[in-house]
Amino acid sequence: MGKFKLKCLKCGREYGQEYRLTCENDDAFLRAEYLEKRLELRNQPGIGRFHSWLPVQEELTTDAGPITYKSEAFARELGLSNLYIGFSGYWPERGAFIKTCSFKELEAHPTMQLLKETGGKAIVLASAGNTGRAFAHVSALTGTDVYIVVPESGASNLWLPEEPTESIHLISMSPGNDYTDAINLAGRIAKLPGMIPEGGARNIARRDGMGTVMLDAAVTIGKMPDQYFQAVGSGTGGISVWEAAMRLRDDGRFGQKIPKLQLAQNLPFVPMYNAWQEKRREIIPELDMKDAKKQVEETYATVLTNRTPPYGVMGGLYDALTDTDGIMYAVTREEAIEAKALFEAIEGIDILPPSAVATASLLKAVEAGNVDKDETILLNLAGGGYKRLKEDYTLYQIEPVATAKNPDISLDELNI
Ligand SMILES: Cc1ncc(COP(=O)(O)O)c(C=O)c1O
Repeated sequence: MGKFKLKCLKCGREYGQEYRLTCENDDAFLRAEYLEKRLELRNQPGIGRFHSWLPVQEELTTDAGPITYKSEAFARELGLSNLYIGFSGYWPERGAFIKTCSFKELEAHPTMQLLKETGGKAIVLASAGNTGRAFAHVSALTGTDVYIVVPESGASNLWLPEEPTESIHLISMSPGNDYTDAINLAGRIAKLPGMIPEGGARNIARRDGMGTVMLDAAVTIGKMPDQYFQAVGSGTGGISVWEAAMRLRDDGRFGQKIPKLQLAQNLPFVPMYNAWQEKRREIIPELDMKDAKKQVEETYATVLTNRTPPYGVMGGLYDALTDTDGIMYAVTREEAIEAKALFEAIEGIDILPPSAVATASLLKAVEAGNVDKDETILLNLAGGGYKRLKEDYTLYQIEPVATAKNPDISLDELNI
């Protein structure tokens, strides 16, 4: 018997269990509808616990998964009484074993499993760093081929906690190309025979994998949080927790109120923040990201720089913000660095730049009165524990098999 079906959010057309990114009638998102309406936790160490709402048949056995804990010291510093930290990274003392140090691994495990279960052999994706590392790691574990296109600024992020395998094909781009150029090149490679495009936010395995951060929080706290904080680049994480919250609401045991999304971008590159200030569904490039490439170069948290985020699409971030009466923040580099230092000193674990941006947005929210002191708040620290990981593991750099001068390069010339 089937475990889930896919449904188009616009026309309602239904599809079976396949690796499908788009509806044949329109461009709205597809969403998975699971047969199990109640979350039944499985006896697995990581993300596989949430098998009820992952679009895979076989339970995932990896120990990588999200963790949630109640903050004491940092919460006290902020004057909050119910602050929970969702941590995706490596922190064995707290039971966190994501060895590529970001929530992108929560996307990679179910995606690669769905690919395998639907007969796919090779997957193609673009990455600013963390996503590529996560998929490369799962490729090293499973032997499934992955083709990763990364801008030069992200190449140093492509390390692994094990020796890279031949199933990993890294294509680096020359300086001057950004994440969006990588997306464009990956889109062309994905059209080659035998290649499956990973799909970004359109990939339901990716969204529902990330949604486990909300599931873990609800199970740990006993209800959904009131407020949800995260830094966004494409916004996939925000969309994912919104969808997970709707499933929790329908389950009935975790409250009926969907958490308010409080999301942050990093100045100077803040297109979704700008559009949301005016409650606009469309991002207008000349207004919202003027001199985008220059802005991207100046951004501290580089993984938050996506020039074509799934913001206006039906089922995308604009809808998630609208539905939850959400708030967006624009955080400066200095605010992020200051928040990172404060958090690390108090909580005792290192966090990645996007998590620093999320932390800074919480500080801003407290100052602006956008949260009440006793509300239940979930701060999603989507990446961290890199320094901690280096104490336990040797890290290996992935070497590119090819370098692309630009996104329009001849694929014959690339020779991959
Ligand atoms: C640690 C971390 N946080 C946040 C983000 C932003 O996620 P998204 O692009 O899904 O909005 C990323 C993206 O790579 C990330 O690696």
